[in-house]
Amino acid sequence: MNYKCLDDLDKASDSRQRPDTLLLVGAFIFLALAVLRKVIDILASQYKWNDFLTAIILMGLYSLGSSFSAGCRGGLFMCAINSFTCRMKVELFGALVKQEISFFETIKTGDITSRLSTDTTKMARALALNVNVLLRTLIKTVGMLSLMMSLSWKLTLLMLMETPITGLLQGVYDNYYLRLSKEMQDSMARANEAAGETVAGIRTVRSFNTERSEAGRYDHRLMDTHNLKTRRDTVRAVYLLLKRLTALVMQVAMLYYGRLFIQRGQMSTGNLVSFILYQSNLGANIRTLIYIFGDMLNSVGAAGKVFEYLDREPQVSTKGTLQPETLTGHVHFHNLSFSYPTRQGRKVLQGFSLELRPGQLTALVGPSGGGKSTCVSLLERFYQPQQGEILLDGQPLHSYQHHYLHRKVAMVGQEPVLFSGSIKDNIAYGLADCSLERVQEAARRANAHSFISQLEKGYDTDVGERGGQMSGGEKQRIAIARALIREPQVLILDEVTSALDTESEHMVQEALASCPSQTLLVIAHRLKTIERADRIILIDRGSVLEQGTHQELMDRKGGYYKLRERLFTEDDTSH
Ligand SMILES: Nc1ncnc2c1ncn2[C@@H]1O[C@H](COP(=O)(O)OP(=O)(O)OP(=O)(O)O)[C@@H](O)[C@H]1O
Repeated sequence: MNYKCLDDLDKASDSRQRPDTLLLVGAFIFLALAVLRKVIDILASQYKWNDFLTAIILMGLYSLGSSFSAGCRGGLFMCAINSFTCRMKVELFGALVKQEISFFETIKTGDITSRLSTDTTKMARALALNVNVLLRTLIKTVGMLSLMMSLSWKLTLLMLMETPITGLLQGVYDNYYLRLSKEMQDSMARANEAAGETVAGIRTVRSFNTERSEAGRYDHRLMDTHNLKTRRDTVRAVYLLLKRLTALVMQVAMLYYGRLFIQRGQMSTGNLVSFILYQSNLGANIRTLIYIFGDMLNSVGAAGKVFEYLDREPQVSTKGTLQPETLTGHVHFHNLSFSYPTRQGRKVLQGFSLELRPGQLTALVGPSGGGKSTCVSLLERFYQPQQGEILLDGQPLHSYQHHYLHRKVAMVGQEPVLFSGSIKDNIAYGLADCSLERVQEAARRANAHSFISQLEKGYDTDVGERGGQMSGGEKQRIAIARALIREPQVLILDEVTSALDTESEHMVQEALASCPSQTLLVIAHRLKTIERADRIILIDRGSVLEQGTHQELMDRKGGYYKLRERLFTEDDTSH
């Protein structure tokens, strides 16, 4: 179902849910009650066949009309609930994917899926279904109350005494229920998270033979949820028992006083029977009203969490507007200081400055954990530096329009992620109306065309979930093609050649060299691959230690020279 359809459906159901239906239902109810009383009075006094027949026909008509309007109302409200739920999920998902990367590092996946699946449904139910029942019950209650007052105000007052007792009971129950519901939601999120994590990391689970312990972990978390549910259901059973008992006591009192009023001639038998029939209906209605109130209260928790995410403004703003027609791709990291939001106490970059020039290949090298990938993440605006700024063609990165920036600055990561779908869809990811020729051209440059052509379905081959049906090298070449097709001005390759054979690596490097005006930033562990770089930057502990060409750095015999020596010695011993 697309967005437009949802809107249309909403409008349609909105326009059909006018109070006319409810008024109609109310009118029919009163009609039935009036008829009912008439029937009883007829039977109790003198029996007239014609009067009886009229009453029965009226009742039949009422039943028919009320069933019809109840069906229509129920159907329309269900439609409204479904479309509302769907729209909430889409809106919430849209708000979630807008958030900055560190948001996803702090919020657990199970929590997000639980918000998307359970809370949105609860919220929609609360709004649409409860509003439906609330309106219907309210109209019925007011109508019945006025009729009962006209029959006997004393009995009506007696009957209303039940309400505060039930209300008190409901209040205590609701408080407890609300607390348990929150605990249950969190517990369900934890269980979902355990299952999701295992499925996502099934290869690791299999190779470490931890299937049983993962199943045990899931079972353990489900048991927590189960225990909470049992506690909730027990409390609910006790609450229902107490509520029924209160209603029973009230009914006995009603019968006793009703009989007294008949004996004193203050009421007819028909009136009492009508009153009791109204009363049992009214009692149910009042209980429904109280229940709905409680249910709405419970949904407030779910709605609160949904709105919290819907209203959340991403901390890394995407409100830039700059979209210059030409961009040279000159990047300047200016005196950056940065700590990851999840580890605020630890500076990953400190007074970090670096320049990437158009038409040059710059390579970042250095020991693991030195901060190379962090530079790339900042250039991609995944995070915001606490101090300093990154300039692109002299303008701060945040002033560029979000889509423009990510079209001009493309990255291929260490572990490229593909999405389930065809190879073509993955290469043209995020580009509307992209021709097959363009896709093939990008694939050729990434040295992916030949292996794709050999596949039975070619570019229509499904890559599997997260690209699971492709090898590491194939995934990387598809990811390189996905970046190249955008013809970015700044291209970042984070350790991309690690899964490529020498032949593919050579061809990819040739392809990259064929864009002479592009700014190329490469992160490499295999130092051999970057010897031809225009500039090599050695980074350690968040600072630039050395920079220059391979020859300059070798001649200097500093950190780069030692790193190279060490890596080559390690390579030799491993062979
Ligand atoms: N998302 C994160 N949250 C918190 N700390 C992080 C995060 N990513 C990286 N770090 C930390 O920041 C430091 C720099 O990491 P970074 O990934 O930039 O290093 P690197 O030089 O690219 O390492 P490698 O060569 O192993 O990929 C490391 O100490 C790492 O533990």
